[in-house]
Amino acid sequence: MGKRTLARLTPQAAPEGAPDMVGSSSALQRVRSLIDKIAPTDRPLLILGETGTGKEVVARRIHALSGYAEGPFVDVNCGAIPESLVESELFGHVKGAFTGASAYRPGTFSQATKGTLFLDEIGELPVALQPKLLRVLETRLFRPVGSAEPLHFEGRIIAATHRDLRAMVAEGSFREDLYYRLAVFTVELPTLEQRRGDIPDLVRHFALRQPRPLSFSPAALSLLRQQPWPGNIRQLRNLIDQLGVLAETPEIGLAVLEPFLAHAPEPRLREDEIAEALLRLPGDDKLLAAENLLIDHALARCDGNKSAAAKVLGVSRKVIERRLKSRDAPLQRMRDLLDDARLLVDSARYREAIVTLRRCLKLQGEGDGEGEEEALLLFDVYRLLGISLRSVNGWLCAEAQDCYQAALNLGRGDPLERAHLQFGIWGAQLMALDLVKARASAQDMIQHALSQSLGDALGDAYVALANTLFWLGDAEEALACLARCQLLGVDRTEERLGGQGIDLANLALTLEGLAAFRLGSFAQARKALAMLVRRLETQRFHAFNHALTLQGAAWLSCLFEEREATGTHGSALETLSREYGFTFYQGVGQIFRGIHEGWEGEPGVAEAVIQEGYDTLLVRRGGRLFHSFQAWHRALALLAAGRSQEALAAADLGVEVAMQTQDRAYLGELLVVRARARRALGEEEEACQDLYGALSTAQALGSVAARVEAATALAQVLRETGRAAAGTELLTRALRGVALSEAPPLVQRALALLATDADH
Ligand SMILES: Nc1ncnc2c1ncn2[C@@H]1O[C@H](COP(=O)(O)OP(=O)(O)OP(=O)(O)O)[C@@H](O)[C@H]1O
Repeated sequence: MGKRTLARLTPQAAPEGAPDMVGSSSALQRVRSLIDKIAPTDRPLLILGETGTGKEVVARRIHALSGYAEGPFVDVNCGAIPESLVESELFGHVKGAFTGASAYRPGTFSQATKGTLFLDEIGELPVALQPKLLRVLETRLFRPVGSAEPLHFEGRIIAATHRDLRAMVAEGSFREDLYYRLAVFTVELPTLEQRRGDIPDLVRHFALRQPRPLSFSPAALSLLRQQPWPGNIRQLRNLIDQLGVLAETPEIGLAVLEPFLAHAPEPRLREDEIAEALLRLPGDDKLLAAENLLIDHALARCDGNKSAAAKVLGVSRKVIERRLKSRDAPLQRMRDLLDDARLLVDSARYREAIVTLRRCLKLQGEGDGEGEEEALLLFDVYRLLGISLRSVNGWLCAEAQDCYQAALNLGRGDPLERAHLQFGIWGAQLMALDLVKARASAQDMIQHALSQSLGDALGDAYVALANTLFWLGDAEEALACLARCQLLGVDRTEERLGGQGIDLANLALTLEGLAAFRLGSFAQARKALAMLVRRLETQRFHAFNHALTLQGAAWLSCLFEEREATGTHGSALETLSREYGFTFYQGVGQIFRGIHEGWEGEPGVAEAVIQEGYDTLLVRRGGRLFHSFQAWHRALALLAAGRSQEALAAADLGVEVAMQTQDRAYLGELLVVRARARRALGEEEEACQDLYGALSTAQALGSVAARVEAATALAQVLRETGRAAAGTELLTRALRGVALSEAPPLVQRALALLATDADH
């Protein structure tokens, strides 16, 4: 929105004034449904998306649908105000506050009172002003420049940016606390290329708004669908506007369209864009970084020939040699900094370590980057930076992953340290639900541990593989993995710390319980649960291991529908994780607390709690694991709340994600709940198909639990449609071989249905 400079006022925008959001792609539908949910709240909101994707449209729509619609929509572009004026522009100033302040002037916060303040290009907000905005978000108070009296802000803040704010947080140019305050809800807009299916509708929409309405031939529409759209919807709209004025005829076929595409300006890099990109180079000294980049690039283009590179750069060969030589001196400095960083990491002062290690990396950019010693130093720099970043930003911190990978790519380092790095990479892949990569990483870890005879790392590796296989739906192989590292049937006192300091014994008990439950070995699963609970009561674990153990206890209690225990363990997990900053596990705990709320008769609350736990705690950190599990329980809660259409949507999305990611852990259960939602909506036939699908999926995956669930639901349908005998037979077959001792309620429900069949 470089088009605006200062704030603009729109006096009112009633709901009917909500701007059009054309498009029916699933990506846009998701955005729309998110908007509908978020709009009525008064919480801040962050809209992310490339230029021209419709961030302002979304902001206006949210305003129009919100409780603030009667108030003004004030739109301010933080990037377009000179830095020295931003504060008075936002907060206003009193008379005499500075030279030229001849009268009181209200700022945009005052103008937007009882309305919506849209802070566009929030990434450009000067660092010095960020604490002031944070203060408004925390206290709702702000002070005009030169005034001692705080004023109250009664509106809602919506921020937007095309920048990667999380990267800005990581590099320190955007405050983390402000980021989390703004991003209470985040709407991420797809690019036009991610929703090409919407192009024909958008074209028609803009075509009708021309002075002489245009019509497009199917071939022209198809060509438009194939174009690159770096400027997104704005670029498309501009093209249609041009056609509206300049095309010879309003019937737009290929012949009319093509010349306009050919004349579309080539996307060229402007100087300010080049400069912006250079300013994002790592390190403090951007001038030096830019110079190094140019020299390295010229050398790479000339296959390392210095004379040729000098020619490309328009300097003498001597200049290049001098600059390259001056990069050697940093090696000693790098050693010194690395020593400092080691001490900082050892004393858990990770934030300071990050700063020191980044300085090291900057020096590396100045060395010639080839010597063996430098490579060894770099291995440690990347390794320690990865560890520090992960400790501050969580497991899924993308930059930490890049550091681990960079260290591994150097092909150096101690084997045990390399094993640790592999484990870090695997953990992040698993949490991001990148199961195929996670399986390959776990297999690499086993290989590496075996070839280097690393005992501790081997335990980690097998548990990692068992964990991945569980999510891939292979419960049997997961148990075999645990057996291979002697971690099956762990008893009360057994201890097994892996190379990462993770308590493998408790993790193995959790996995054993889950896999056994899936395979219908309910007694084994119950024993694992009981053991986890006893260990929680009798052993003292490090906080992280305590969290992992609580997770296992809550999860297994949930499968056995032990209501009280699910709530207790879930809440304990949530509290502990909040205290220690294990955001991901806090989200997991919240999901179990939500499930418990549902059982307590509050399904609407349950759904909201589960969704918030997943969306804001797991997903915010980049995690996607547990998608199928939470989708299954959200859909169940929605069904219980009588919101069948939403239940269907939640289950549908769950199935879609499960299919995409090969997360088959709860696929059968998801198909069953989807079928139940369809039945509630009267879609009997589709429901039946889903149930047969669920049954065969469960059978293919060897999931006894899902098989019994599916067969029970199907028997119910058959009974209600006059085919009770077929239902009885199907259910009897599904229950064949299922051990009844310690069986969970889902089996009891199947038996109860059979018993009523027998009565009939
Ligand atoms: N879903 C939509 N349906 C119809 N028109 C749209 C839609 N989304 C965006 N537009 C139109 O595309 C143009 C760009 O939208 P908008 O200004 O909201 O984008 P933006 O992401 O805020 O861009 P920038 O970051 O460059 O400021 C506007 O003309 C807007 O009306």
